[in-house]
Amino acid sequence: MTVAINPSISTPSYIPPNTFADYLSNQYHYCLFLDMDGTLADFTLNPKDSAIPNATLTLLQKIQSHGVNVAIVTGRSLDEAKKMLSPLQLPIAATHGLEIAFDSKEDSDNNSSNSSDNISVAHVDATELTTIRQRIIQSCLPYRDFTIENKPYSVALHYRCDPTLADAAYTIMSTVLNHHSNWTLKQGKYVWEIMPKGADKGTAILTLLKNMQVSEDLCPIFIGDDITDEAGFIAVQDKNGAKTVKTPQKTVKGMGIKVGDERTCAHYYVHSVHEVRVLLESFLSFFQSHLALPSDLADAHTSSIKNPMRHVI
Ligand SMILES: O=P(O)(O)OC[C@H]1O[C@H](O[C@H]2O[C@H](CO)[C@@H](O)[C@H](O)[C@H]2O)[C@H](O)[C@@H](O)[C@@H]1O
Repeated sequence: MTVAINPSISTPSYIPPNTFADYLSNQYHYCLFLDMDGTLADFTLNPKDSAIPNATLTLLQKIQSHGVNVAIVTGRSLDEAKKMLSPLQLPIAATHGLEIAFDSKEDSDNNSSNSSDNISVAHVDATELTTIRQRIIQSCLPYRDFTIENKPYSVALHYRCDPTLADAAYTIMSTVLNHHSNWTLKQGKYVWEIMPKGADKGTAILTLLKNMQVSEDLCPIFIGDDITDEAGFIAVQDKNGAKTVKTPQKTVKGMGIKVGDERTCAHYYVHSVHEVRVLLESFLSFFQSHLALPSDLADAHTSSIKNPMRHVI
């Protein structure tokens, strides 16, 4: 299999996570978009066993309480994502953007939507999904160590329990896909997933942004670890990206932060889930220190930091 090299892939800069506050400016309204697995939650062999630490949930709740828009952008189904975040309630773009739960009363006009729950779900052919599931189950019968994850709008085939099954997993999924032209194959860490065409995390972030009630200049930040997160990095780093969905805010170039040192389009990276937590603590400290200071002192503080807004190129 040939993997196309994206020309926008460059060498990201490491952000020492405990100094993240130094990268921020009080001139901007930050929105935080977060991936879940590999970013907020460490990996586990079985997807059902993974959890976001309570300390991280508390941190997100505190960040939210400072008026920062925080949203989740995940490959998990909406139900699974809600369980992992409970009791915290956040806007969630789930199944790579196929299911979006907004927190405001406004609905997206991108997909058909269930306005009473403020949830937007793309149309998925249920009969075709059932056929895809059956084909995958049938093809996996000779193998013991695959985990098939049935989601409401997609099917994922995991091979983390036996990484030597990588080629077999790709062969099974690409063969099944040959029968379903409106569906696509997404690659993740030790997983291949078949889902309807048309959704990606970049589009999901822009859809969430459009629904956020912020009046000031907007600086979106997205943190993620996987191949599917690349579309999200591109969306937040492209200051014209938000215009494609006509966001009402003036959007500045945002920050993509990759978890891990693999090749990426993100401009920044940290090493691990632990470092994401440290970075979020520093992010929170930025808002706490600005809340504690009168606004003129807060402005002076911002202009005196070593390298303010050095990410805005
Ligand atoms: O977009 P994310 O929030 O990162 O979700 C991506 C996929 O995460 C889950 O799979 C991954 O985590 C599992 C649990 O640690 C691990 O066993 C698996 O190998 C990883 O690929 C989830 O099961 C998928 O549905 C998500 O698409």
